[in-house]
Amino acid sequence: MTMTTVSGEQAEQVSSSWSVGVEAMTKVYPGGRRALDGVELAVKPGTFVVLLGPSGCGKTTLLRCIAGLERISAGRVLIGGDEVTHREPGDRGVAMVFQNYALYPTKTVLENIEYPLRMAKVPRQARRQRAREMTELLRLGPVMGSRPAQLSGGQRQRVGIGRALVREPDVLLMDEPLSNIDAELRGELRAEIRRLQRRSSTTTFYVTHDQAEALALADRLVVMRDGRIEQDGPPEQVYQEPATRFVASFLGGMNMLDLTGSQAVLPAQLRATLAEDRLGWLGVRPEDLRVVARPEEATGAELVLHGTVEGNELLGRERLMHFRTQGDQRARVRIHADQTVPAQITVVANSADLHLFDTAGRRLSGTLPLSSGSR
Ligand SMILES: Nc1ncnc2c1ncn2[C@@H]1O[C@H](COP(=O)(O)OP(=O)(O)OP(=O)(O)O)[C@@H](O)[C@H]1O
Repeated sequence: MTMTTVSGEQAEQVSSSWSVGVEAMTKVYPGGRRALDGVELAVKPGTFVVLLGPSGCGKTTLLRCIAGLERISAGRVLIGGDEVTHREPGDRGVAMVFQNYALYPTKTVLENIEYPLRMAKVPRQARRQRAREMTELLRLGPVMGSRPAQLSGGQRQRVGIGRALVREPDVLLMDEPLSNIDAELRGELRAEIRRLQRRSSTTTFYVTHDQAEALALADRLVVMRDGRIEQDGPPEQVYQEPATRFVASFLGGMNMLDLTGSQAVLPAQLRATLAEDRLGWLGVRPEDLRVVARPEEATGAELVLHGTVEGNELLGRERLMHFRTQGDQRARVRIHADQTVPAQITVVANSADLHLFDTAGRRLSGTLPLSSGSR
């Protein structure tokens, strides 16, 4: 191992080139619930970070701790290179958008957006202009003079976003800002948030438990579980090379076949090259499996599963078929919605699309000789 000595000055440069630094952050709530457990993050300016994970994994807590709305039990928070661990929320250069953003009911859209600037004592002329620009940017021009009660849910949420952005914060924190908005508008607002963020280059943290939203928005995807970071990387990488069995199942619902009892399901070539005692799980995505009409057609395929169909879900153009393998394991395959399949099916996959995990659920990387270089 090579060691590099970093002088104090260099270390300073490294940390000040981050926009947000979270060091060994732990949060234990009164009563003993450990919501965060040693979280580490260093985020470059302008990055759109998505925090993804199941309910209760600590996403909101992490956001509130960065904002200073919760005191942390251990660790440090740095913003723009400065330690802000003990600073008040208002002195951290962060703005937060919540699920239900409270707007002033008696103020117009323009006045709502202008309000934070008024609080910050920005001169009247300048703050009017900035609020107007923000209103236009968010396509709220036509309703500028309306009051919140006259707006749709999506418009109200945009006013909330405008109010957070108008102060030009260094860091924008968003906690499931679109979860109360219907699907169609959500897609539109999602694109708008991304457009605004790119334009302003504001470092953004966005909490969601919606995997499609996470993949659509993230420059960097942080998957959390039980107060810890399970995987952190570009969304493509997290999707294509899930570091753990948990991430693989959570993001995209990968099938997981238990290999601890029998490894007969594995392609012989692969089985021969792996240390069998470490093998725990074989993962394959429903969209990487194909149904073959007759078992003979499976000859030469690298993974072959025979199973009994148990049910199906229509997804739109596609259908998710649930089946049970001969080894009595559950799996799903995606087919075209119009495709008909028999009750007894044979499904196949290429070895490039197989993911292996050890008995502890960690990815066995570099051990897929048949797929090297393809991922
Ligand atoms: N004020 C609090 N006091 C005690 N426990 C809390 C408090 N806030 C959150 N928790 C607990 O801490 C854990 C993490 O909660 P948090 O809200 O951060 O999760 P989350 O990932 O944002 O979940 P969700 O997606 O459901 O909002 C949960 O077990 C939760 O019950």
